[in-house]
Amino acid sequence: MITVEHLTKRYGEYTAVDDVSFACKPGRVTGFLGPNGAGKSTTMRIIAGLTPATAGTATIAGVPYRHIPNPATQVGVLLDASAQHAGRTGAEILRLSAMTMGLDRSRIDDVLALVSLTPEEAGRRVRNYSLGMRQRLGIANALLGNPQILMLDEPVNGLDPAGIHWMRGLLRNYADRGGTVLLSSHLLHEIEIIADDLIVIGQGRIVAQGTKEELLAGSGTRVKAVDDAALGQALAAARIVAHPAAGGGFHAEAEPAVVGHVALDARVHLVELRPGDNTGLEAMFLQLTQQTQREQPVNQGAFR
Ligand SMILES: Nc1ncnc2c1ncn2[C@@H]1O[C@H](COP(=O)(O)OP(=O)(O)OP(=O)(O)O)[C@@H](O)[C@H]1O
Repeated sequence: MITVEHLTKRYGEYTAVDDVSFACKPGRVTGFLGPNGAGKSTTMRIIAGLTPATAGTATIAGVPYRHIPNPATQVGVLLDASAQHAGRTGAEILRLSAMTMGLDRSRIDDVLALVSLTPEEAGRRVRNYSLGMRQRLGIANALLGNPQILMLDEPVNGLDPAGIHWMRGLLRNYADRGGTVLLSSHLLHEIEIIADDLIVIGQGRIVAQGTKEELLAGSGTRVKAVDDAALGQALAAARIVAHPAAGGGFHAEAEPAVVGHVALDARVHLVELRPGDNTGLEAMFLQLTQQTQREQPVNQGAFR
């Protein structure tokens, strides 16, 4: 279990992490989502004992990372897949880690097989690895000590669709066997598929957290009518915020049952009524981080 309580990190006047609290539970994959610069890496670096917190605590099974004896056998960490020594081969990197942890060399073959790196690939120098291969090597390194907890910063970065599918299977299996997984990403769709629990962060602050089902329950409704204008009026009269959707109809900010009821009362003939799953987490993510997004809505006029 990873427990973060009232964690704050300031760099001079700048607050990178602002009173952040969450817990990652065994058997669950927790997704840590946020736009660039939101504070994900900083939080993970504090958990891994690499950056001191200004205030608050981060513990693993109740103990700060730096106080865990042989920590890599308790927590597997991948913070920056490109940080590995480029002149060494993948196998050399794993051998060094195994020696540091006091592990049997046979474990190296096990983890290489787990991440689907062939012996030939493991024999190549890391400078010749693709980004996806570096991620796989980083995950192999994190898994080497057979830890109960995995913490991965942007692990799907650089993986192709097959690689993402593989990663999903690996993490699911790991959590199903009782492991705790914390992974960060700004790739919303991948997190939506992989994670059980979600923590959404923007400008250092948590803006939402809960199970994926809880958070997606608020993802609104896709609704379309024979007469969209009449539907729009009915929704407006019921004070339901509705955005015109591509292909006609609306994305309404209310549950399908509520939207359906409004349409029925107004005798509007619907042709589509379903949870807003198309936009899913992305709509929630954009909505929740609206105030904290670096990007402002594009002003179309700027391109004319
Ligand atoms: N050593 C440092 N000194 C000053 N500011 C820092 C330092 N490290 C991080 N920051 C700032 O803290 C903020 C959070 O950075 P962080 O890397 O944690 O974000 P992130 O959510 O991981 O972003 P990304 O998705 O882009 O990796 C950023 O504004 C960053 O510039």
